[in-house]
Amino acid sequence: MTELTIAMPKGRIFEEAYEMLLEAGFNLPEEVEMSRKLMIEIPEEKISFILAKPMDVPVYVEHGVADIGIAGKDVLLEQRRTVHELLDLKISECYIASAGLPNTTMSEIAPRIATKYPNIALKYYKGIGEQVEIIELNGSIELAPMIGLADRIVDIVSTGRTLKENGLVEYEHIAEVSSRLIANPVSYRMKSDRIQDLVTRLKKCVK
Ligand SMILES: Nc1ncnc2c1ncn2[C@@H]1O[C@H](COP(=O)(O)OP(=O)(O)OP(=O)(O)O)[C@@H](O)[C@H]1O
Ligand SMILES: O=P(O)(O)OC[C@H]1O[C@H](OP(=O)(O)OP(=O)(O)O)[C@H](O)[C@@H]1O
Repeated sequence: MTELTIAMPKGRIFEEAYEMLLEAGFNLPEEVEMSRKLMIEIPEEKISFILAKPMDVPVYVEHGVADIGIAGKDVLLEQRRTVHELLDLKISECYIASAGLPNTTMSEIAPRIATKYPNIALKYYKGIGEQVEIIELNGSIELAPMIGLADRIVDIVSTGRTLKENGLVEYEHIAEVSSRLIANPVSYRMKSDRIQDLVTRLKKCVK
């Protein structure tokens, strides 16, 4: 059996993805003790997991240090890396939306958009004919309209609780997001049997 290296985000996606792998019949420990270890090896299955930041998963896969990755569609849309998207796992579902203070219109000249998704935001506003200035932030994006840093934010919405608790309303629904199984194009050819087996087994567990 050939070795398979899988890059996974450490946070939300990990638990759901791990659960799916267990359900797909992979011989993994039922519980993974979340330590500070960034690499988990499962010799019985010849699988190694690399635990990464969500935005870094496609980087590992594109460079081939991971054969397979699990990444949010938000990350894939933002980065456009050379990887194959093999399967929609339909986990960690959410969406990307624009939001702002209620009953406000955007400034007529170069409205400011705060986001951690500059490419998605630029493409969206270009598509609707708006020339915007992007203000890139790394988190707590919802602060930006409240403190006068931006007219709108472009961010992930899941339950809508963060928007609500910060007095913001949603304006435009931009893209649906769920986690995808991705592969390095060379690994996909060289390890096709193993990767195909993984896809077939996971496909049966997609809800
Ligand atoms: N409410 C949510 N907020 C953020 N990401 C979400 C949410 N719901 C689902 N996701 C998905 O989960 C991914 C984030 O995964 P994860 O939880 O591992 O990261 P995080 O811990 O939020 O990120 P970071 O390490 O950058 O703080 C996103 O790319 C997105 O696809
Ligand atoms: O609709 P909700 O269920 O409230 O979820 C959406 C929030 O969750 C994410 O933030 P995260 O918790 O990742 O923190 P961050 O501010 O560091 O990005 C996202 O950026 C929103 O702020």
